[in-house]
Amino acid sequence: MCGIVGIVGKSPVNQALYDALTVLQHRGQDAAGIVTVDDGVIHLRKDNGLVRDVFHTRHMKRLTGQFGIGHVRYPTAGSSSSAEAQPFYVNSPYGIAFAHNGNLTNAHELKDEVAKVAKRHINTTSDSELLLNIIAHELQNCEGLHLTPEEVFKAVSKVHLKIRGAYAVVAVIIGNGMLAFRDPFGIRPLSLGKRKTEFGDEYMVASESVALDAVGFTFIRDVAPGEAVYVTESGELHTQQCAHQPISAPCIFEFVYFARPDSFIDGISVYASRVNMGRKLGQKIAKEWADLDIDVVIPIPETSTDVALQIALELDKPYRQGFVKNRYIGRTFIMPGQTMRRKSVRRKLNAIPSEFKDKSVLLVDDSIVRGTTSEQIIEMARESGAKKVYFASAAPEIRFPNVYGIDMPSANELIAYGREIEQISDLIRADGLIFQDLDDLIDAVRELNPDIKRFETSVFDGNYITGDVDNAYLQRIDNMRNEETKNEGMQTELSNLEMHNMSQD
Ligand SMILES: O=P(O)(O)OC[C@H]1O[C@H](OP(=O)(O)OP(=O)(O)O)[C@H](O)[C@@H]1O
Ligand SMILES: NC(=O)CC[C@H](N)C(=O)O
Ligand SMILES: [Mg+2]
Repeated sequence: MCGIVGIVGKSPVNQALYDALTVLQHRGQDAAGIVTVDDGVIHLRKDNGLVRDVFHTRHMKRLTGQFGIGHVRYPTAGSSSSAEAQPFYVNSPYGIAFAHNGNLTNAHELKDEVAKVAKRHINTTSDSELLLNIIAHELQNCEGLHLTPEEVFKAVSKVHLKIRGAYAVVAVIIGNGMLAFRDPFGIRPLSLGKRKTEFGDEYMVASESVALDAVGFTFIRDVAPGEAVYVTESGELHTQQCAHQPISAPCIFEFVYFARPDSFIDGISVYASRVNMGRKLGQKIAKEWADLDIDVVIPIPETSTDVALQIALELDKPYRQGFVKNRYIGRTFIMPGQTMRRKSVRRKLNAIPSEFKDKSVLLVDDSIVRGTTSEQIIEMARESGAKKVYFASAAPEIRFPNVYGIDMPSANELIAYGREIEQISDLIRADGLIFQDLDDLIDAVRELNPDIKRFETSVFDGNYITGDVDNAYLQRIDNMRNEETKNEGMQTELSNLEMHNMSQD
């Protein structure tokens, strides 16, 4: 998952973009970038690393202008090379910088078309660079030097017809304005906010509403699936639905794991949805494990804490923080390689033995994906003297790859793939393992906004909402992105062809 942000302000936006990216850091830890526009000139700084490491004072000073966008990256296509850090830039038409959260499922076909029809060269393997060039090609057809909102929306409508997959995007178009839009299923989130100033209204879009809160913008609403938002450089807001048949189907994994609990996505509090997940799973545990001797409920920090507390309340058992999280280690699941992920679990979490000694513990996590965390955590609980270790997952078994912006390209790497619950339990060496039912997960989220009729749930049921994901595609992403390919260093380091003005020190 990546995080995107864009602001059209009335005063310099560099600090607000930086601050917004720091609260979106949980969506991508690999690379970060900011583009600002000042008097028709683009300033870019991007590199691999966390926000705090990529931007130093000297970079911030150079990011002048009242208008800009930012990105934190968690790669799902291409390589981890800094050349694929975002925003991307093309100089024609107008000069456009662009950031994307999501993943295109027809990138392979589009690459050919972009080369042959649009005569545009794509130098990286990033689907985002491709998407930028498709937008640029559509805008190229507009007449005049100044884009009208109608022209911009027409271009977005054409883009929707060409591309498939998940995308929430933001772009700055020099001399014109900021454009943001969301795919017709609204798989990836995007919210819109506003701040009143004495010089007029400022507008902001961000992947999560928490970014608006953090920099003092008021949440207006979610950008609707298929909708585009265009804010002119002078600060006029225009919005329009640009998809033919938009259907709201937000990714349910945002609620399970990705988003921060203090965000609202499509009218749903992420926190409240996790409390509901805890309630549903707690009820299932009470019913199916009525005879179990659970002494204490312990979360696996950090995402599962809200779920675990609610399970403890349902079961009427004590809730204890038996693991301490090292606040300087990021999220392990979104780290780029399995070796790093494995090592990081023990660096990140440490047990408090007194909470485990001679007790039957119920460990709770939001999800089990590769099993990296659960296996090691159960071992730690046993080393700390636990008598029995039961394990509960707030999400159902994950058996299918994700193709919409979560880097799980290979079914074979998923611990639940081709396995029954008992086999998974044996592998992670639990004394008992229980998963949330998919219907309960959906209800837990949906009851907070019944207007949403369905969610993107493919990792659990293999039902890919865009309807274009077949075995050939799954095989291709598996070959390109599985751990073995990554370890063999098949993904080449690319050189950055973009503006070098600020990518160096
Ligand atoms: O089965 P796995 O492949 O290990 O993946 C699942 C784990 O990864 C995530 O934690 P992460 O450390 O990324 O972040 P968190 O601190 O937000 O829980 C998630 O919360 C699970 O704990
Ligand atoms: N997780 C994401 O949103 C990834 C965006 C884009 N596909 C990339 O790999 O850079
Ligand atoms: Mg976790």
